[in-house]
Amino acid sequence: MSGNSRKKKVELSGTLKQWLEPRIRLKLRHQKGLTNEQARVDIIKDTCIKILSPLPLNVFASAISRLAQIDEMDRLYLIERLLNITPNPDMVTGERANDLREFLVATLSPSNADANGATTIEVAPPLMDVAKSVLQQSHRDWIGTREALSTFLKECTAKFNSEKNVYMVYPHLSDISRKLFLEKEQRTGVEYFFACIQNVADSMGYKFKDLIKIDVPPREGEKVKKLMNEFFPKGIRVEDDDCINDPNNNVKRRIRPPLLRPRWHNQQHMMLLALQNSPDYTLARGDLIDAAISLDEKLSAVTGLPRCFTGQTPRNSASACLTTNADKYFTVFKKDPNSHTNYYKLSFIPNDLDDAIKHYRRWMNDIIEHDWPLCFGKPKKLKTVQNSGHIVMLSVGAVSNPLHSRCRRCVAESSCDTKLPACGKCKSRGHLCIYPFRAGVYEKTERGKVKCSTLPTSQTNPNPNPNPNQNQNQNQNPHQNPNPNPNPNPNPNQNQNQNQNGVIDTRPATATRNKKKLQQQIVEQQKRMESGDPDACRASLPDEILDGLDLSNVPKSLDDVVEVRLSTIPNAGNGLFAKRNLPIGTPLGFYFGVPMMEDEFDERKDKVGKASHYSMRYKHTILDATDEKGEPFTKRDGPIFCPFHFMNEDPFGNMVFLEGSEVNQVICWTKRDIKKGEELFVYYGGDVDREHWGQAENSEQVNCVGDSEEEEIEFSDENVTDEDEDEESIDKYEENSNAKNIDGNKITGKKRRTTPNKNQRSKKRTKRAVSNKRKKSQVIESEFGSEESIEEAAADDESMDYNINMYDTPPPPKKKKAVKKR
Ligand SMILES: C[S@@+](CC[C@H](N)C(=O)[O-])C[C@H]1O[C@@H](n2cnc3c(N)ncnc32)[C@H](O)[C@@H]1O
Repeated sequence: MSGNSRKKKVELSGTLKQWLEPRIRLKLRHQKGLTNEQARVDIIKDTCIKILSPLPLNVFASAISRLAQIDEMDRLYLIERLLNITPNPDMVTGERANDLREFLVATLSPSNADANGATTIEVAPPLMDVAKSVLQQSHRDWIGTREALSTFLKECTAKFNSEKNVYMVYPHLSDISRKLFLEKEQRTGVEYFFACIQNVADSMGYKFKDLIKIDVPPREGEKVKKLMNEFFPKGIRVEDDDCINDPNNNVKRRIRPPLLRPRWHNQQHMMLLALQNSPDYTLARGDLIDAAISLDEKLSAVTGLPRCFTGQTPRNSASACLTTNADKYFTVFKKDPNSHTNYYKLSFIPNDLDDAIKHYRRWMNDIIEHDWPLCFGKPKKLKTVQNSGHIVMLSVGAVSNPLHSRCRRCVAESSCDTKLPACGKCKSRGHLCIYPFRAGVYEKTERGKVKCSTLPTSQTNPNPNPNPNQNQNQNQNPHQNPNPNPNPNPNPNQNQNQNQNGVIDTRPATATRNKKKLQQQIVEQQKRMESGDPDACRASLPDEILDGLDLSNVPKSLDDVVEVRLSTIPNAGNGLFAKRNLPIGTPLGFYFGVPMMEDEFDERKDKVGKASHYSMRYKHTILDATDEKGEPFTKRDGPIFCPFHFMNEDPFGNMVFLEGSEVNQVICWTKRDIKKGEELFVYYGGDVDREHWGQAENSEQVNCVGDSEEEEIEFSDENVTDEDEDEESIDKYEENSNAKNIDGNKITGKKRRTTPNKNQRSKKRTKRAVSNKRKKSQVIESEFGSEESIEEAAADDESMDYNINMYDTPPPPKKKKAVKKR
């Protein structure tokens, strides 16, 4: 969006003023330093993006691009017209949203460019669908990607070429290279986006190369070719052939239609279903393969869907799926050490609250102990950094993507451990996990076995022994629950001291050789951290770095970090707020939920209380965050309290859900530096029904901190119109601007209006019917008999990489909702 500063003061009409002003106030409060005018421009842009975002990418991009070109008066006029359609264009869904969309598209239609002889990118129509699905489902860098992409496409003009049946995108390359290629972050976003498209396109049965084709005219020469080659991911190359006028260009391209498959219809899921229906969720490898194949055959016969295990040897493809175990849903083990038979077990116990709590506490404990010191610690002066001369078997070198960080408590899989036998204790050669910050060593014991242990820091070892060979080491085995204590121990020193077991450090003389290199790394790392480089790769930090950090202000529990109170979003209920400054890239915690299969959730919880509002989809499971009555766990003295359940949604939020390395682990990660007092927002994902949100009745207050049973519960049936509500809630917020912790506060709210979404229900019924083996076959038949229902489910198809999603289908209407009152 062009941020042209205009001196002229703009007169706003009454309606416009009424709509804009509270939003401007909110915006200014969140983004200090903005002028009124900038806030206004942003609000208009955000509103248009919200309205247009469900559209195919090309339409979206050209409309947004056009929006950037029109002047402020025209933008305001645009909003005025939107306000004629509905009083709250930024909140509307359903039919009226379509009206808004149509109006915007018509008004912001792309101008025809004279593109003769220009570089063109041909984008086949299906690419837009793929792109849309990527944009809707990708959570990792959704915003960055979308912004980068719109920066890119903003500089292009798109036109549909009916002869070729492609969209012609004319990029204005000089602008792009100035605006995009020079900005590394954005560029990464676009590359990532195209990489996603490539994956998704492949999984949908398209050939990516058929979807997009670049044509650089000869006069643009090598420079442009190089630029385009750099820009697009592998697989898209500007070939020499494309530089000349290829007569085949005029031939209508045939694009394979996508395979229509429901989300659950894949090999991993078949395996999961087979295991789920077995005693103890366990089967021998051969039996599991047989069970999954037979399930696949049955479902295929009933639904007409293609088989998941294909080819002449389906057993081989099933076997490969088990070996890959890409989603880590299975744990392999041997019942009898002397037998060759491998057994497979589900990596989690479905629908088991205690088990889920146990995992959650362990993960939280690890984050607080291992990650927070490095995230929140402040660099000390360099001279205080000590190197005690230990070997650090790190795969040094940036691992900037936290998802690919490797555990430092065991040696990274891809490094030196391949030469070593498995750890004598944990039987592992190392594993991936989200706790990348611990340096670890393997050492050979006298018996030739290998032990993994963490390096001591100067804190854990106040009198460091200058002779590393006589250094005592701690033994910490992540696989044997390093700290079974359910209360996270915020003091790493304490914990480590407890774990000392007197294992002798037998690290050889290579320590001295590594010392210099290590010191260099530490200095470089420190410099990057001091310069505020957000990409300073924490993953490569050895323990010694801890010595260079001032850890006095490191939080000790979630209570030091976040608090729950009334959200700044009108009628959204409670929200989560930062209690202190939070640095970018910090894992704050996990979204707690009891994992269960989707059909199980649909059967037990779907219509129960608010279960659908708080549950989250994780790959093949649903994480259910509510008790048996469908009430969220909001009580301190309840079985579990997870403050991240209170995080509200904003697609441009400051938090992101990331997959952890363990199954069902959803990390709540800061996407940027967050200031104390800011509300934390996250994007819930594409598959969420938001229809009932933001309505007057939705601002119900839930007790969470320090609630007691004695408190009086009252019901409120106030009715406030949408328009009143907006102003009113913002004013209410302003009154409370020293927003208090809800602890001890009297806040009232309104009843939530809930309307079940029929479409979504029928979709879920369809999925449930197939995935639930226990159900009778005629049910499956009736649900999957029609092609329509299969297509409906297919519309839900997701790339497995991007499906952490809030699983939000409104529960059936309830008569009254409790509202806290003192
Ligand atoms: C996971 S809960 C978030 C916590 C919730 N606000 C509360 O007080 O319990 C999700 C629910 O919060 C509300 N919500 C979240 N984001 C919202 C938004 N941007 N606007 C309105 N309501 C929102 C919706 O009712 C949604 O079903």
